[in-house]
Amino acid sequence: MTFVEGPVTVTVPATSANLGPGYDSLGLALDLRDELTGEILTSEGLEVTVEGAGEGSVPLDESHLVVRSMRAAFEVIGKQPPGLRLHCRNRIPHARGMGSSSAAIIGGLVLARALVAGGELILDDDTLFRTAAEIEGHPDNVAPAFYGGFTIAGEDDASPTGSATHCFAVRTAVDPRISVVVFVPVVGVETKTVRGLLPETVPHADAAADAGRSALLVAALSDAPEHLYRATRDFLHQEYRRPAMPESLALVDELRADGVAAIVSGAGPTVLAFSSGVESAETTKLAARCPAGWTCHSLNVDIDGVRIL
Ligand SMILES: Nc1ncnc2c1ncn2[C@@H]1O[C@H](COP(=O)(O)OP(=O)(O)O)[C@@H](O)[C@H]1O
Ligand SMILES: N[C@@H](CCOP(=O)(O)O)C(=O)O
Repeated sequence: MTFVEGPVTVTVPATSANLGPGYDSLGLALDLRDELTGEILTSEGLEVTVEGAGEGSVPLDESHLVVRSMRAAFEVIGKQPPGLRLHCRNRIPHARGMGSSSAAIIGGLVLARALVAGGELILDDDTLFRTAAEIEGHPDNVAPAFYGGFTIAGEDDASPTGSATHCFAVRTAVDPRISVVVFVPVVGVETKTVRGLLPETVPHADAAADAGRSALLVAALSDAPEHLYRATRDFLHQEYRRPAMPESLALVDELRADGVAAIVSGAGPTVLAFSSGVESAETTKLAARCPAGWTCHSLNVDIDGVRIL
């Protein structure tokens, strides 16, 4: 196998996981993209540059998440490059619940695969998705970042022979009328930290209610947006995370009190409200609810997932 000469660029979308009741399983790709350009160098060394989100804060060495993911792909393919140059143009805010880490992982894996001629013959899509889920630790963001649109993902049951757990992802329809408005707070929270706030077990009644709402959400997103408000009620994670993001939960409460289908995006603290059409009167009205100092984006659903330019 040989490396590709010259730079290769991939773009990868932001994602919103959970969407209310779909904890660790539902995810939606959004049209806000990071762009990664990689090039194989014939001499040894690693050159990483970052502009935008994470500039000045993410490491620029082997511990950089895109580089780690690229190394994982080269490992599976069985060929590490002599040297590597990577430039990241990041638009997805970090640690805000908009899937920046999944974008970095999927982007890195796809970029590395594209830098090896015939790389997809060894690292096929299924293996790539499973590798990404393993690095991220949960599959709900990596699925829409890779496939685009709305995805349902999860882990298969453990094999009786004790072989490695495998993840699955199914992409399903999204009504073209649906768009979102996201409200991004100034200060972020690390996903790992707020996963630690969740209890080991939940009441059976909560689990039952949540299962009903997440099933309804699949139908609502597919062609019944009038049910989105009811379908976005969560019973498994948002309330437990309130102490780490009280302003976000307060905004969710306020929006829901006015009948808006609002949720915490991913592990938070971004708040996402479902809407219909980015330029609509509804999104303009929603944008006016943005708390002072926060950033608001009106976004379409991304249907492409990761792309090689
Ligand atoms: N593009 C990136 N390049 C390097 N590191 C990244 C990138 N995106 C995310 N990370 C790492 O992942 C962390 C955020 O991941 P996480 O806490 O899962 O939040 P989220 O994925 O919701 O933005 C960042 O603080 C940074 O360490
Ligand atoms: N299901 C996860 C989703 C984390 O998404 P992120 O965008 O915040 O990384 C969780 O709720 O912990």
